[in-house]
Amino acid sequence: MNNEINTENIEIENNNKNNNTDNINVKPFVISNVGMSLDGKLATIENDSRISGEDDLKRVHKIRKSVDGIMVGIGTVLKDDPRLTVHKINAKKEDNPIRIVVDSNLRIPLNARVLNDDATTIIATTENMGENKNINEKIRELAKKNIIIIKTGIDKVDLVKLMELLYKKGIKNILLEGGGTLNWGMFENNLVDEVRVYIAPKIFGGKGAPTFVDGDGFKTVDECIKLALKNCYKLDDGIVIEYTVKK
Ligand SMILES: NC(=O)C1=CN([C@@H]2O[C@H](COP(=O)(O)OP(=O)(O)OC[C@H]3O[C@@H](n4cnc5c(N)ncnc54)[C@H](O)[C@@H]3O)[C@@H](O)[C@H]2O)C=CC1
Ligand SMILES: Nc1nc(O)c(N)c(N[C@@H]2O[C@H](COP(=O)(O)O)[C@@H](O)[C@H]2O)n1
Repeated sequence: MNNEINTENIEIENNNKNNNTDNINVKPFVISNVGMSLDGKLATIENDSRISGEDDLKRVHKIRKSVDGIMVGIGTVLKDDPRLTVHKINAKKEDNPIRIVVDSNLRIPLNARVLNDDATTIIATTENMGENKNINEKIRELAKKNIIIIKTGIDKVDLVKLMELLYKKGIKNILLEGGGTLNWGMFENNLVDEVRVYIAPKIFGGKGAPTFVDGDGFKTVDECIKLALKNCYKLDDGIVIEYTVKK
């Protein structure tokens, strides 16, 4: 029996071969939003991320309804299994933004809720995505679910290129919903335009607990991302702060 899977007819956008430099620097407007504890954690050491109250979740879902795309890292999909749809306020299926999962090694489980048919889903992956023998089978299953797969970068998703490609696809604004690793990648590459945080009056502690922005971090204060305060107000039992990123 021939177990080889023919993936030739499945269209994967490979942008590593595309050297077209048109539209460079034209990218979606990116809003980074999180709910965090006062000590900056997105979840506890045991991954309990129930931080926002009902009103804050409604605030987030209003943003979801207003944007073209919503983006998370695969770490968040594996830990939270989010739907990434508008479901805390009144909404129709057409109100759901396009879901974008940044997943360098195509680790996404085929039963992930983000792959359901409530909205279009794009998976951003890499040239060297997953080396395991079942990868072609997975691509075929994803294609059956009409999932759009985009390759940018060799080992790690090239976020700068990804933003340009998404813009070209008509995604003019994106809600970035974490987690800490992807947030770092986006801030490191200066791809975030606005920050909105809900801060709960709670302290989680824990060196290993995910924070708003993880990754390597900037070495000096001179290099770091600078913000300008736009708005702040009380919500639930916490506070919402909105900033513009200084460019
Ligand atoms: N309280 C909140 O508002 C939120 C909390 N969370 C929490 O955050 C945690 C998940 O965060 P993380 O584990 O850090 O995962 P993550 O969601 O940030 O995903 C990280 C993954 O993204 C992929 N990636 C591909 N290319 C990348 C690039 N160029 N730069 C950065 N990442 C790239 C990598 O495979 C990496 O492992 C969970 O505990 C979740 O509950 C997540 C979102 C919101
Ligand atoms: N804003 C905010 N506050 C919290 O307390 C959170 N835990 C999160 N998490 C984000 O929301 C996703 C869940 O989405 P669905 O309700 O399943 O659509 C989760 O994965 C995080 O991205 N956000």
